[in-house]
Amino acid sequence: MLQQRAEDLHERALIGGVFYLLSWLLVAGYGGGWERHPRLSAVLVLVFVVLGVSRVLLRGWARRHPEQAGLGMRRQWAMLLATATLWGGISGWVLLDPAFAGAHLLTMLATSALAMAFAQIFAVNRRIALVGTGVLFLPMLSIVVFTFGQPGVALVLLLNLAYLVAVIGRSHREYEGKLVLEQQLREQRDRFATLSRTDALTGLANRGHFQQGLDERVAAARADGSALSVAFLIADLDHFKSINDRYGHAAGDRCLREVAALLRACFEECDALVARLGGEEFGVLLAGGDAARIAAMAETFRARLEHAPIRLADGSHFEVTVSVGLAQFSPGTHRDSDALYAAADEALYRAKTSGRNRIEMAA
Ligand SMILES: Nc1nc2c(ncn2[C@@H]2O[C@H](COP(=O)(O)OP(=O)(O)OP(=O)(O)O)[C@@H](O)[C@H]2O)c(=O)[nH]1
Repeated sequence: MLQQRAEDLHERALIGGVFYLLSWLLVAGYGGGWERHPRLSAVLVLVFVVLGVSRVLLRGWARRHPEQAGLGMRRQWAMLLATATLWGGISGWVLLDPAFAGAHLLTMLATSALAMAFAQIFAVNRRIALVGTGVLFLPMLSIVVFTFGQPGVALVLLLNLAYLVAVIGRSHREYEGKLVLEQQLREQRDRFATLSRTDALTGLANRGHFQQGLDERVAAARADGSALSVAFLIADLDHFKSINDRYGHAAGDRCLREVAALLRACFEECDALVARLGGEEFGVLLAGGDAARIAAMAETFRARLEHAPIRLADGSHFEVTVSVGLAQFSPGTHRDSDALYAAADEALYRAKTSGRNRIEMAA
């Protein structure tokens, strides 16, 4: 949220400096400033250029240092307030100096326009917008009220000021609303992204996400066969249909969730991708070439499941066993991820046909 605010502020501050510079060039030109105060006029041009360029440079710095969003924002606000204060001072000087009479109307119009822009654009921070608008507008207003003695103009300016305050309030609320909405959209997008990768029953990765991981890891292993190795195991519960038939579908679901939790516990320390591939079939994708260690982990899983009965709410329980097919990626043997999948599947088939509740390695 802070970074978003910082980005918005730097974006909004980007071109405003040009208008201060143009306003001063017009006021100095039409008010004879260049003839009477050539040096000061030139210095003011230089200061507005420096302030305007600094805004742009600050935006670049903020992009390179997103971790310092708060500092970047403070600097940008300081720059903006310095510019507004400078213009407030210039407008006071010009309006009080009769020699600038030819540029008085122009100064008032420019000041009103700059104050309106400040109020609208920088209402992202209500307090600073009020201060900035105030330092821009109040010198002109007080001179018109106390020096010019033009009650009609003063009244219009007062109305203008009230309008600016209302604009700041409204723009601020709109901006905050927009930020909240954007945040909600981001959260929703992340939630949908997670859901699209997750199996609803077990909370494991789903088949689509698993397949993507398998494709990527096999491609990486093919590209750099010596550094990376991929092991893939398929675990399929034995006679799961009979569990559903005997204890009911809800008990079957509970069993699937417990198997998922056990799989996660057995493989969590090795950065494995654990997924439910469908029905009562699970997949585990592991990095690492130590086949014996991976087989030992699979054996631990198999044995723990065998000795951990699934307990039901009514106090009854049942045992479930698992058959596992394990395949180790080898660039010479497996053309792609489908070939590795087929190898693990073939090993699983052997585990099933040779009695179940066992682990078979692919040839
Ligand atoms: N409770 C529950 N059952 C499911 C779910 N998905 C699939 N099944 C059931 O899983 C069973 C799978 O049966 P089979 O493919 O015959 O496999 P099996 O009975 O485990 O036999 P083997 O794999 O040969 O040992 C079917 O009865 C499906 O209805 C699920 O999400 N929840």
